[in-house]
Amino acid sequence: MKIGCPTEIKPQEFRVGMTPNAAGEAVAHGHEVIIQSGAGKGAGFEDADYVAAGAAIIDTAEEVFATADMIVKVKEPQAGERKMLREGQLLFTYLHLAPDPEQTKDLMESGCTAIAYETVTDERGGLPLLAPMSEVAGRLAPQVGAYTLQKANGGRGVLMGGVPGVGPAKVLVIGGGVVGTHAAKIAAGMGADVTVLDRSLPRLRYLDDVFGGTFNTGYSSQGLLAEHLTQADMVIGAVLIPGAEAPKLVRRAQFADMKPGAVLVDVAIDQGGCFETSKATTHADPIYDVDGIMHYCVANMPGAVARTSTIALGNATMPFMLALADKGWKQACADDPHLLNGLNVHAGQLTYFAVGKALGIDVVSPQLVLKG
Ligand SMILES: NC(=O)C1=CN([C@@H]2O[C@H](COP(=O)(O)OP(=O)(O)OC[C@H]3O[C@@H](n4cnc5c(N)ncnc54)[C@H](O)[C@@H]3O)[C@@H](O)[C@H]2O)C=CC1
Ligand SMILES: CC(=O)C(=O)O
Ligand SMILES: [Mg+2]
Repeated sequence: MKIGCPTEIKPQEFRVGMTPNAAGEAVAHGHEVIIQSGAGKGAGFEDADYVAAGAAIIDTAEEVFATADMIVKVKEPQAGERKMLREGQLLFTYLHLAPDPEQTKDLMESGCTAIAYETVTDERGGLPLLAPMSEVAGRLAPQVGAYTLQKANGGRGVLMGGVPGVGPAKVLVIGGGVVGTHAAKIAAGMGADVTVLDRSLPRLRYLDDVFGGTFNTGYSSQGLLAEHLTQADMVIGAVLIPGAEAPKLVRRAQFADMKPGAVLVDVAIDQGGCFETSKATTHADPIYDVDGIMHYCVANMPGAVARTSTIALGNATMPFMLALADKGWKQACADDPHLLNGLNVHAGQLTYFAVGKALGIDVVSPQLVLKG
C-alpha cells in the first residue's frame, strides 16, 4: 500500500501523523511511504530522518493526496484537504465529527473511508488512540490554566500552590477519565486544592483508591457542580461521551455566582465543549473573556508540545496503521472490532451512531458496511 503523510495545516499545529520510526516499520512491512517535505519539522524530525527510514519525500500536499492509498494525519482534514480526498481513499486521523457538520458533509461527499482515532476502542473500554493525547492535554491543562489565572492574562491573580500563610487555588475538574486524571495529578502537584467530579462510580472508586489524599472526588450532579463552581479559581472541562457532542454542564447564567477572573479550561472543546460559552480557539489567540470569566478553549492542545505528542501518538497509532496497510481497511476491521469502532464514514455513508444522532444524519451500521 502507498501511505501518505501530509504536513498539518491547522493553525499552530506542529505535530505530524507519522514518525520516522513509524515510516520505517511500514517500509519494513513492504509498503511505500511518502512524506510531504517538512512535515516532521515542527516535531523535530527532518526530511533526512524519513529518507533514512526508507520513505520518499514529496514536495506538495496535492501530490500526497493524489497518489496515496491511505492518508495518515493528526488533525481533522481542513476544508482544502477535504477537497483532495477521493473515493476509495482511506483516511486515518482525528475527526471529531459530532460538532462539525461541514466536515462530515465533505467527508461523505468525498467517497473516502474515514477511521477516526478518537472512536477506536480497546478491550478494557478505553480509547487507545485518544488516550495519549488526553494524557498530554490533561497534563497541559493546569499549566495553561495557571498562566491564564495570572492577573496580566485576565485571571484572578491566584498562584496555584499559594504560599505559606495564603491558601492554594481551588481547581475543579469535571470528568475523571484520562484528561481529568492527568489534569488533577498535575494541579495537585502544583499545590492546588483539587476536586474531580465524574458520573461513573467505578471511576470515582478507582480515583479514590489510587489518589485518595492527593485530590478529592465527587459525584457529578448539577447541585454539587454548582456548589463547587462558586468556590473554584479554575475549572477544567474533561468530560466525554465517546463520539458524541459534549454535554453543556456549565451555563453562562452561573458565571454570576463565580469568582470574577476564574478560569475555564475546556479540554472537551474538540467535542463541542462542556461550557455553554465555549468556542474553539487556537494557540495563536487562546484566551477570551465572557462576563469576567476567562476561557481557554484550544482544540489541539497537544500541538503545543509537538515532539512529545507526536512520539506518544505514533506509539499508539502504529499497530493500527500497520494492520490497515497490511490487510486493507475491510479485513483489518473485520479482524478487530475495536478498529471497526473507529469507522465513521464509508463511501458516502455515516457509520457512527453518536455522530448521526448529534447531526441528525442517518447512519448505516459499520457491521453492515463490512458485509457490503
Ligand atoms: N482539546 C484538546 O486538545 C484535546 C481534547 N481532548 C478531549 O478531552 C475530552 C476527554 O477525553 P478523555 O479524558 O480521554 O475521555 P475519557 O473517556 O477517558 O473520560 C471522560 C470522563 O467523563 C466522564 N463523564 C461523562 N459525562 C460526565 C458528566 N456529565 N459529568 C462528569 N463526568 C462525566 C466519564 O465518566 C469519563 O470518566 C474528550 O472530548 C477528548 O476529545 C483530548 C485530547 C486533546
Ligand atoms: C485529541 C485531539 O483532538 C488532539 O490531540 O488534537
Ligand atoms: Mg482536538
